[in-house]
Amino acid sequence: MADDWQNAMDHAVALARRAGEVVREALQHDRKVMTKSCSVDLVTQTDQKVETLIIQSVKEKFPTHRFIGEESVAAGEVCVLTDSPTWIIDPIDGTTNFVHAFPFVAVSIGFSVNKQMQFGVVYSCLEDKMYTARRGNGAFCNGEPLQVSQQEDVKQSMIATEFGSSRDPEVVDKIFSSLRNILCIPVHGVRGAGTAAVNMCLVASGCVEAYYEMGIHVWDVAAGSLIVSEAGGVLMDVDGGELDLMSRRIVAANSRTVAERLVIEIDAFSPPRDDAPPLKP
Ligand SMILES: O=P(O)(O)OC[C@@]1(O)O[C@H](CO)[C@@H](O)[C@@H]1O
Ligand SMILES: [Mg+2]
Ligand SMILES: [Mg+2]
Repeated sequence: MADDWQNAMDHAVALARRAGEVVREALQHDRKVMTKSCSVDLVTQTDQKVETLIIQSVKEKFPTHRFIGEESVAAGEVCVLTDSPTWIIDPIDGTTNFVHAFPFVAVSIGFSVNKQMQFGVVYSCLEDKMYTARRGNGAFCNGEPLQVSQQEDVKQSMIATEFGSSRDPEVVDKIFSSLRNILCIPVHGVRGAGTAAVNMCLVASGCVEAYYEMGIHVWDVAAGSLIVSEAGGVLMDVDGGELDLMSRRIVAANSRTVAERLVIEIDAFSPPRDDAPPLKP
């Protein structure tokens, strides 16, 4: 079975690269912007085209595999993680960046079996950085091994996070109170690339000590979670418990020490789970 997963991973890398070409080409033209759950939850035809490209190609090669894809779920597919081999796809992580040509846009492809990530591929396509990780085999960027930062003093740390796409004042208050608490630890700085997948690769690369966010989805972080852990990092829930990929909350850090220090300062909230049954009309 191990070889099967390696074949699948090689295919994921090739598809991420092809998807990246589509994204770069689309940036040369006007981008028609549509919205999903609210006016700041953006989607473009390129998101949909890239997801279709990836899923069709995987279906031809691995007909029994299942999928959780951001745009398929938006179109009504169920979002449930089973024990079956499952491709977890964010065709463009950082659609808002893509729309504004802000230069961090990633294709994220994770692969899970028995609800455990087996490989993760994040292609930061405007930087041409291909991040990969295979369970037990380490994490890499363009073939070079990745290692998280060794800095365990949170006061000497840089933290990544995002503001999210909710404009519900209660949610925004929680995001700002967490940010305020963390800034005032004090930490060296807070940054955000505008994509969860790239933020997690920055943790894996040792450029930031940690990334946390509430409101992300499984497709934003599935691939990145393995890239962080294979680079020596730790993952947990924002309440310090075990990471649950469907819970829409994550802390990814270089060490348990930094992660647990951040958890004290995070004003946690629980967005509706990715696998929650749809609300009845
Ligand atoms: O809809 P997209 O672009 O696939 O992803 C959403 C997202 O970019 O928004 C968040 C910013 O709040 C990121 O952390 C997350 O990855
Ligand atoms: Mg995303
Ligand atoms: Mg997306």
